[in-house]
Amino acid sequence: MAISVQQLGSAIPDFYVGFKPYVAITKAKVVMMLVLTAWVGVALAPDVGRSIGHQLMSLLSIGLISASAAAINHVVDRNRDRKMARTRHRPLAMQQLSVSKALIFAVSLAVAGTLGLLLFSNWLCTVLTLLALLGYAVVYTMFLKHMTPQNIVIGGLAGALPPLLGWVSETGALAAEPWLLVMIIFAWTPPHFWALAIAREADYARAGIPMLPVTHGIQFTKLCMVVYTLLLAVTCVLPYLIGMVGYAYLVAASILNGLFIYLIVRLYISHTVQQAMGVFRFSIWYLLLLFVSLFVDRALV
Ligand code: HEM
Ligand SMILES: CC(C)=CCC/C(C)=C/CC/C(C)=C/COP(=O)(O)OP(=O)(O)O
Repeated sequence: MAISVQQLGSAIPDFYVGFKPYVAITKAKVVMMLVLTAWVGVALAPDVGRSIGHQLMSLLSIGLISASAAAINHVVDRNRDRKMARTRHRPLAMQQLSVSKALIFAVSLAVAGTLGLLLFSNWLCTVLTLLALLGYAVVYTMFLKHMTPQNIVIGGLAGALPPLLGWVSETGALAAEPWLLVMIIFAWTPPHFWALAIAREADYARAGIPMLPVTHGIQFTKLCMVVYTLLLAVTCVLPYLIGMVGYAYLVAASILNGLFIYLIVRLYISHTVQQAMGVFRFSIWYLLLLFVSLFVDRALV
């Protein structure tokens, strides 16, 4: 059957409109950042002679499994998302996408990612990546998030794992070095998220989610952010101290940590929540630039 140009023209936007909710539930920007941190794990691992094709397929697979975890998070949280201004427009909260379609999509992503890792990487990387999926989609989303204000500290481990996943995708074995990068993201997560939670405290309180600003107040949360940011700055020096990276990284990390500490201390003493969203946005640039500096540093060696 012949398809006219007009029919084809109207089918493309229809296809795009139909696909948009699926893209939205993958938390694509977060997944891109996760893949970047995994890529740094690949770049810093010892050269074992793997092809670029295998490396890229491994990273794509880690991205697919992360996107699957994000999609499951949207399914599990759909009712709570409806109660929060920030999340009420999400496809599952708005019932633009059915639970069954979202689940089929999430399982397809996870299966594709698992096969990709088994084919192009190794079983240890596959198991660890699936554990990260379970850590985020099940342990954090289904339990911790609704049980304890330490939810994001403990659950943060899943999101911090990609540098280790990238390293293991290369070598097939665990090592101390990538754990330092995991520790950096682990210490970064509380100031990253609590900045947003301070700005959206009323939203979380309305949805009955026990985030730290809701249960322990904004000033105590800011104090915890100061502590984690100082811990983050110390952790950032460790890769340099063990000779894993060089001066270029150290200079970039020092500037970024100086700025982060300045912004967090300013937020702490301001007694307002106005600057919280600024800190949240900075935290994303911080992680992006820190991990890019690891690449640059490696390229200079
Ligand atoms: C338990 C750990 C984490 C929590 C609770 C958390 C929470 C959040 C929240 C609530 C947002 C706002 C999303 C929105 O506006 O709808 C966000 C944004 C973001 N997060 Fe996190 N995050 C965590 C870990 C991470 C990790 C490990 C990374 C990357 C390595 C990351 C990267 C990002 C990025 C890039 C954004 C901006 C997304 C955008 O602009 O669409 N987050 N995070
Ligand atoms: C395989 C692997 C590496 C898995 C990690 C998966 C992943 C997507 C981690 C990101 C963490 C994140 C965005 C948490 C926010 O969840 P939230 O429910 O608190 O935020 P929300 O209210 O915006 O949904």
